[in-house]
Amino acid sequence: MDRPREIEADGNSNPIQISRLALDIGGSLIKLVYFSRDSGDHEDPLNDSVRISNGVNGRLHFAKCYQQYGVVFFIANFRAEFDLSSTDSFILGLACAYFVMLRTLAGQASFLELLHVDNFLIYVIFWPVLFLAYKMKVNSGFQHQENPTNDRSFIKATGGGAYKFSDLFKEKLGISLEKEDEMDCLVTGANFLLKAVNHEAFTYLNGQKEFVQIDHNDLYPYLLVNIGSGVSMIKVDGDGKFERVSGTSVGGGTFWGLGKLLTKCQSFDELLELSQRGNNRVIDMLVGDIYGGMDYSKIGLSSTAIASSFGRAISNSNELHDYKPEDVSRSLLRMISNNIGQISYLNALRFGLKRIFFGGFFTRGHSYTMDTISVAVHFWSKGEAKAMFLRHEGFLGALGAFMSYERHSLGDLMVNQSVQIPVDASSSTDTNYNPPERDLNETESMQCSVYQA
Ligand SMILES: Nc1ncnc2c1ncn2[C@@H]1O[C@H](COP(=O)(O)OP(=O)(O)O)[C@@H](O)[C@H]1O
Ligand SMILES: CC(C)(COP(=O)(O)O)[C@@H](O)C(=O)NCCC(=O)O
Repeated sequence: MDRPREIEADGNSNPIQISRLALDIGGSLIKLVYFSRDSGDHEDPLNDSVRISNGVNGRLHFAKCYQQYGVVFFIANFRAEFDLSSTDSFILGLACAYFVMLRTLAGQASFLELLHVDNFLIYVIFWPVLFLAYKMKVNSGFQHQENPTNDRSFIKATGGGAYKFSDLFKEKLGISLEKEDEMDCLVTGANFLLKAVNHEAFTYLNGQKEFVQIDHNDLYPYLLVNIGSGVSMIKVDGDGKFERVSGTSVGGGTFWGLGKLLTKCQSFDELLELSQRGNNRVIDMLVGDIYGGMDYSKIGLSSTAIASSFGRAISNSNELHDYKPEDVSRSLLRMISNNIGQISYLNALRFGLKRIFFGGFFTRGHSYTMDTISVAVHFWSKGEAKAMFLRHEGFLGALGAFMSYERHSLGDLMVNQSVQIPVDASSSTDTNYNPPERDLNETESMQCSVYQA
């Protein structure tokens, strides 16, 4: 069997060798997972456990790209990593500023049409992908194919965009997207993280984050709820054994879309930030509003429970501008999180599942979102079912697509199953241990090994 190409060093002193890249092009965001070989100079002493004799050591990187401002984000993140000179960055930065300015001034197409909008946009939106693909080609040398029928200029991709942009990638960028089924990838990614990464899953209730030790022999069955633009609910019974049992169109896209319309927010982060300062009682109709301040204890509803989300807005002559965007955002977040928590619980109940893992970028490690989902699951299941969250929540699909290289074409490869996110060794068994506070939703990497089976 051929040695995987990424094992062949390129012989120059390139600090980062991107050898493999997978994409999840979703309804809202593009997620990337890629592997870079270690140069060997900066080994992490905390991660000796991941090194194996015949392995290729390196880092698994996680990154996401906002479709709109992807380029700016990636330049900021990759400048140091790829050793871009300041002139390169300046030129790229100018190009971005130009693009953003055009979009803003032109209010979309008219100017852009003059610039052949399809070419322009595809290069701008997928610039990070192009850049990584280029690095990957240089490092593995696979742009010089002697046998053109043996086309290895491909990237594993999942999500709707793998279909939507397939021709565009091929035509404009010369890269084939090898499509992997989205549900398959979500499950593969979740199983991998749950088994291989310490401190991956945690519960979040009443502001308390508690890491869960996963017993590999007692992981299945579980319900995986992926909250992306929409929501998929998947009953997972083992590796590759799963069934998508339900879904709802009221998901992350709904929060972001409705929130944008109602609050005029310009970014998802801004909307989340607003929700933190808001008070949903201003807009939501509570049980107490209907029952004269009293609980409806006979059916287990306290006076402070929400009887009708946004229901207060009907009972006075207020217009949208009379409400604070903070309060609107808070009500919306609560309504959507509650609803997802409740539907998740009902599906867990349907199949007798006690554990529900939530993935997808909607949660964004945001405490109020996680708390609301947890409370909903706790309330409806009377404490029987448990909501758990994943640190790499938004990367399940991309990770699954990445792992599918193992099964196909580039040789039999496996990712070491004992990846550890670097933590202080003294606290590694403490379930209350909080890894250093950083935004795991931006770029992150973990030490790992890839080896030939
Ligand atoms: N920076 C962001 N920009 C837009 N949406 C975001 C952002 N961060 C989190 N989200 C939320 O995550 C959702 C997308 O989640 P994701 O798992 O990436 O799904 P998809 O695969 O459909 O893109 C969005 O609809 C939004 O609710
Ligand atoms: C179609 C999708 C699988 C696409 O995944 P996404 O990009 O939202 O992560 C998802 O949006 C979904 O499951 N929507 C819910 C559709 C339904 O069951 O009603």
